[in-house]
Amino acid sequence: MAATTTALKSTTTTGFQQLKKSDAHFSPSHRPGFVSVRRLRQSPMATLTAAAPTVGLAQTFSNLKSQGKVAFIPYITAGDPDLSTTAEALKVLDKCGSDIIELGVPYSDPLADGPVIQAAATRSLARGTNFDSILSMLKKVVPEISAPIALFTYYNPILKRGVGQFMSTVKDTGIHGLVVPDVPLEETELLRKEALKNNIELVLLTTPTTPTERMKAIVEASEGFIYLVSSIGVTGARASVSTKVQTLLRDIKEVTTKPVAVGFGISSPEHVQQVAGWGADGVIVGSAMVKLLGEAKSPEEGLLELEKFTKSLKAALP
Ligand SMILES: O=P(O)(O)OC[C@@H](O)[C@@H](O)c1c[nH]c2ccccc12
Repeated sequence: MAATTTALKSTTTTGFQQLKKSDAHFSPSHRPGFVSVRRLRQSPMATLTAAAPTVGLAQTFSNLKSQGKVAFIPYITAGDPDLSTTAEALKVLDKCGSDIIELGVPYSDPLADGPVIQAAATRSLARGTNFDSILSMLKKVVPEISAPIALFTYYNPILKRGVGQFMSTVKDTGIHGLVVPDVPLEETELLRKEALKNNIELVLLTTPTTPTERMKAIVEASEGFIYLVSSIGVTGARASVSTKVQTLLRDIKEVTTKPVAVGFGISSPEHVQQVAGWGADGVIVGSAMVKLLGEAKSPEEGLLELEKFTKSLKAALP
């Protein structure tokens, strides 16, 4: 409890303040009808054969909506416990029916993350994971999975590489979406422009304390989907999901028809069922996934646990 209180307290000053600020960034207005290019794989006979088509984030949500389904969106940290296990985990998550996969780029100062994801980032960085090694892993794996990937990165790694260079590199890897939790709305002009140029959907976050006018600006500009942070504080499994999410979803859906996915704290089939019942278009589960992978006795055991857990959550969704 003390840890949670501290986390909540720290979130009202630094951590959450940052996250709150980042709930203000926005990207160009949604591009209706954007459908990403089908992924075609060159076969040895030099004839193009269509691999499993991967469509973008917004298109995925509209396909699910037409079937009355809610998106299941897991998050894992790249390189924890190692990149080859991450590659296998992406395939497991895809095989178990994940609709979109969030892949986190480990960072030394993950201020919006709780202890589980912080520890995962530390382990991954200690193994020498870096942006280039993640990209080369993705180049091999992305053609084998049908769920679109949304890359999760703090702002600093983007600045280090240069926004334009970052965006084109990410797009060449077959990534569809991007979430940058710590960049404030006012500083996203270039991010939005480059994302648009590379057909990358820049997902923005809104939180329980985002003022209505600011929420509207975020909702208007977010692409792919809107990330509704369920509770103040940092990421981490919680015993229950705040019932405030119900009204937050209603408020957002009063001003937009764009899909809204809810994250933070969701870690059981009951949570998944509850959030879907409140009208979420997607549910995001991170820390509980990361814990299974990073804290298992072996990568094989972690992958097995991940498969079982993912199936149990997916089964709880319409
Ligand atoms: O870990 P949780 O409580 O299940 O929440 C999802 C979260 O992990 C994922 O979406 C995420 C990972 N790092 C973040 C930083 C900010 C916002 C969200 C995230």
